[in-house]
Amino acid sequence: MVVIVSESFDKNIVVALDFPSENPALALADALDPDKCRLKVGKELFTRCGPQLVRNLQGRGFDVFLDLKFHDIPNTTSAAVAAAADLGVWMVNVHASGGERMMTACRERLEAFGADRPLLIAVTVLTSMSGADLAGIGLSGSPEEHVARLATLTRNCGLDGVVCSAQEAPKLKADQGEAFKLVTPGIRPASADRGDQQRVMTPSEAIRAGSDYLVIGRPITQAEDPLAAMEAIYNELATL
Ligand SMILES: O=C(O)c1cc(=O)[nH]c(=O)n1[C@@H]1O[C@H](COP(=O)(O)O)[C@@H](O)[C@H]1O
Repeated sequence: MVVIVSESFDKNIVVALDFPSENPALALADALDPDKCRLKVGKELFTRCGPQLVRNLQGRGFDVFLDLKFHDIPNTTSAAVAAAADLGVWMVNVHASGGERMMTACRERLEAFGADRPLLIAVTVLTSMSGADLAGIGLSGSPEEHVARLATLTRNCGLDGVVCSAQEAPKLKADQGEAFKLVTPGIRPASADRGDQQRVMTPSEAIRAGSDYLVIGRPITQAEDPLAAMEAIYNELATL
């Protein structure tokens, strides 16, 4: 199955700005084109730089995925998601394992923001986790089974999609439908180090599998030449 979300795959790439300070994050953003990618701000950069950094990126024309993976009681999580919406981010995420009432409270809280609300996405099983890691926290069954179950719960709560690995994308697209967004980290070009990621795919494999958004960090940010690394990814996707 080949899923074409946009005419080119440019806006399907979300660059994870996992940097320890504002300067390298803004330097990379300044070298990137907001018409060709989106940006993700995660726990490290947000904890160090706060909402102003998000505003700076938005001011440069970028859609920002605020990846803080909220996981708390429904009242706290829904308030946090509303704060993200006030910041005008494009996408925000929570952990699906926070459960039905938590996810539903988040979705309901965002209704007040109308069409301008961020996409609300739930993390299923972290792409750094294998079956052995799940067993270590007392969960039997494969990552695929847990991802499928949590994706169904997420869709039943009315969220826009899930974070999963691209390995699970074909089953999820078949089970949950085309409109349910699949956001996939654990993307590794063939020559890149896996690092701590367990469930990985190359960029072209991920698009073929049905991923809507490829979240890519270290293969770009830690490359000797990040722009050349981006270009190589665009070139790989152009062969599809
Ligand atoms: O929600 C996420 O973005 C996320 C979920 C997940 O299951 N796995 C995962 O790697 N991520 C994030 O995606 C990015 C992947 O970065 P790299 O492994 O460096 O490409 C990191 O910023 C992670 O925090």
